[in-house]
Amino acid sequence: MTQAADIAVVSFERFINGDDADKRAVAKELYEAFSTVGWVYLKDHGIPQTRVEEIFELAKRFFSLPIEKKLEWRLLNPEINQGYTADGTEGNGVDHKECYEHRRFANDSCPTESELQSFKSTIDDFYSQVLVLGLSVLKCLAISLELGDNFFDKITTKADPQLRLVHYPSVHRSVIEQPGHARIRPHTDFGLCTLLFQDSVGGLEVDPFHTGDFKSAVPIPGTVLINIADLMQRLTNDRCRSTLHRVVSPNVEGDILPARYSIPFFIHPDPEVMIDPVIKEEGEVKNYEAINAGEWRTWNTAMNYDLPAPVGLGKVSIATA
Ligand SMILES: O=C(O)CCC(=O)C(=O)O
Ligand SMILES: [Fe+2]
Repeated sequence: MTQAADIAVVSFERFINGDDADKRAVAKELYEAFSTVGWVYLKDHGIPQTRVEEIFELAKRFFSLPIEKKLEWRLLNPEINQGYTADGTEGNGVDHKECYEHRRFANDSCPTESELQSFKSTIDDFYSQVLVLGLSVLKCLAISLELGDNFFDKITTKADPQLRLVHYPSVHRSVIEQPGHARIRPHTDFGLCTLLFQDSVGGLEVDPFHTGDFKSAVPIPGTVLINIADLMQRLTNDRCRSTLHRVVSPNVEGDILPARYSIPFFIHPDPEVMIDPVIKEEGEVKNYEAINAGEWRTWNTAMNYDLPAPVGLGKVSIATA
């Protein structure tokens, strides 16, 4: 059995309701986690568990529709990056999952009320709640980095994160365990940070120090996992760490793996923002060149889906996914 990763559980209650000293104390705990393993379990985050369960039920209803129907909402354009992707579409057929991406402002490839009752209203509502939480987490991080409380507010005024419903279908173990295959292969996320809700099945693993030693990020009910992504690593000049993770077979007996559902929320800055490492110490050298956030997002999305990348863009970082 894979050992559990050493990921801190931090209560956000004192950040939401506390005074300045409380907020700074939570910020310190978050920074400690983000500057080491790059991950934290956040509890007391303000999103009721009933809402989380509701969105998982919604995901199950969506994915149980016939494939022909789901393909009517197919994701086609990396710049829009919204809609459905079938099993095998992302990651050259070696990832075994299907996804639906929801955005903040426009969701043309989304079931209507008559196609799937309460889908849009429920997902829009959940999206708003996770956005509020995500922006609070960024504020907390800004405090810990002494960037000024509103540092991230200024670069996320039009933030359009991606809420993803993920379904890893029930499958024979031998499919996932073929060389090079996984439910999702090792990668880093490429935005600022990701908030991840997972069900109780398990199988998510992280390699915090990039030694190939993956450890289990076990599901902890009532928490949301948060991980630093590539743009935050670049912006903080490697102070915060974007670390490799993957989803493999869960720790269960038997040949048939149970289905697993997860719901990541990928936060990106406004597209026109230049991400340039913040220098905090005299003589500190920038480890990265400045990049445009919008181009970075489009390019990385295109790479993930094997869609044609817009001309003139090229990856210039350590990111692997
Ligand atoms: O399903 C999970 O737990 C992780 C998903 C993930 O890493 C991703 O979609 O980037
Ligand atoms: Fe990820």
